[in-house]
Amino acid sequence: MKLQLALDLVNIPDGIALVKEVEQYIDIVEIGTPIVINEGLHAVKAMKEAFPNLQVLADLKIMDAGGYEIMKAAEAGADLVTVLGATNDMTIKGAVEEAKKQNKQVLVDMINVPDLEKRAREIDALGVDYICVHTGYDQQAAGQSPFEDLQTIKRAVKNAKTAVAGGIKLDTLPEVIKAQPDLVIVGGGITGQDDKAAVASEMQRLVRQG
Ligand SMILES: O=C(CO)[C@H](O)[C@H](O)COP(=O)(O)O
Repeated sequence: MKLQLALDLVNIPDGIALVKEVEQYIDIVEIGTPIVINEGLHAVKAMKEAFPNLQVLADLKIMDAGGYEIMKAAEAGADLVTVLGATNDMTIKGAVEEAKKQNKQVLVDMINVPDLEKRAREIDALGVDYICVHTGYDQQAAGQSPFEDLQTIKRAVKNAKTAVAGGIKLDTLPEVIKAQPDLVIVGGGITGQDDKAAVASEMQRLVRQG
């Protein structure tokens, strides 16, 4: 099981400073969608240059032109790129084909997919690397969490690895770990804490212990 730190509400220098505090406790650093909107793929390039030993995920939430957008993220140095599960199979296939060419990985974000189990089975057959359940910020504000959805995809997915994101904190991490995802994605649960290194270190301990 791996731990991914999601950076969403910071600029590039603040993001790099934040990762310096926790780099030894995380496996993957995510350049979140808001950063890509604000800064472009330069943020991915800057993070990879600053931390060549960490994997960098570009949270592009690709909805169309899968092959082209994966290619651009790969050029910037991304190791993993997100595609939306709500899009069509052609876009996902294009993304997977390009990612394989570039030796990169595709993580499919299932945010707002209505029939999660059915769509997870379909996407699992397309050769993606990860299928991720995700309760977005707007849904979190309405009191939702991704824990039941994680159990649903654990039943449905046979080939891809599974991932979970959306409001995970130190006190809810043990419940997440019980469902045995391959990747746990944490944003505010680390970035919003006073002692980020202490929280990330404890999260890494729990995740490694599985
Ligand atoms: O992709 C995202 C928002 O769209 C976030 O990166 C993801 O939800 C993790 O952040 P948090 O733990 O703060 O919810």
